[in-house]
Amino acid sequence: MKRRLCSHCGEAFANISISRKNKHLCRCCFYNYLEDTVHQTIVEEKLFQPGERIAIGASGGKDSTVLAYVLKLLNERYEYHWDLWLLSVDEGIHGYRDDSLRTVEQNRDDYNLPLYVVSYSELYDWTMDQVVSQIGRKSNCTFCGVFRRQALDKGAKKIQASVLATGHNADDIAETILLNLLRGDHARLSRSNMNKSGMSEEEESCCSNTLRRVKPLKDIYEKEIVMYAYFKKLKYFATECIYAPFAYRGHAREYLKRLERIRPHSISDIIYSLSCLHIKDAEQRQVQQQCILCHSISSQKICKACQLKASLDKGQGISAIHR
Ligand SMILES: Nc1ncnc2c1ncn2[C@@H]1O[C@H](COP(=O)(O)OP(=O)(O)OP(=O)(O)O)[C@@H](O)[C@H]1O
Repeated sequence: MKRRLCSHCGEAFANISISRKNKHLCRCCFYNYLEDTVHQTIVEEKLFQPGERIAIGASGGKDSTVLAYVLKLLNERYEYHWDLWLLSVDEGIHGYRDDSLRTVEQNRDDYNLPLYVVSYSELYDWTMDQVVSQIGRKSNCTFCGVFRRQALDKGAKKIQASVLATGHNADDIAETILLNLLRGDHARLSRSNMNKSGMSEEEESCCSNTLRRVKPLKDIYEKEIVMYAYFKKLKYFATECIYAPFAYRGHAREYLKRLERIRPHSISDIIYSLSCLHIKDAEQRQVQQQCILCHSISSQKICKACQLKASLDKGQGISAIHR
């Protein structure tokens, strides 16, 4: 079969096609494309200030590994003097997170970045293995998601980072939009593609220690991240969480992958559709405040993590999900 030339430089053979952009790129032009796209997101959406401390949510997976690599590269290329840290959450999942943390430690050494680890056992007195032994394998992702979000906040505050960057990519965002649509969760739907905290200026000043959350890979597809990591020979941990196959999110992911195979614009179109929607009552969402128990940002007096922990402590974890 005749090989195509790169549609950008026209000199080398193409190694990857970016179907939604109708481009076929060689390795070198693909590296530039991905790095420039991430840089453009950072600049256009003003994600970071020069010199600030940035916590990178590092799970050892492909997304956060590529994120750490690209942020370090852009930092050096544009001399932003960002103070980059790797921040990992140890959920206490034996045979999964303990192995992926080894990969993060490897990244710490390879990229010469400091690493800080927070664990569920130290924050909540519960590991995910213990949570699953109480509530079973169904719905345990609800606990893990709530705890992780807060653990990342607490870890970032501990290292005095002003912003938390996570490796969420375009596929993840489209998947979340789809999931919130399927669940009829209009409040979350309106926040599905938000970069930054999503709070009003008044709320941000009331919660003075608010951490900004950003997604610099939001315009990059999962396939592109995998190819970038593969071409660059980055070391990442590829195994899925042992409890994930039971999550409802998995069905949305599979559906989206099927749609994208049939029509390679599906992911970007879902994200675009959300940006065009006016979601009724979205403005009437609850005002953010500080949890009276742990002082985390919350829409209720007692935050979701404290509520879930209390239900586990009482041995009533399952009923907490139904509530
Ligand atoms: N245990 C963790 N510690 C630190 N950050 C995490 C952890 N789990 C998830 N994150 C952050 O949240 C992002 C999205 O997490 P998700 O669970 O969707 O994993 P993913 O899409 O497989 O990403 P990755 O390939 O980086 O694991 C990750 O890219 C990472 O930045």
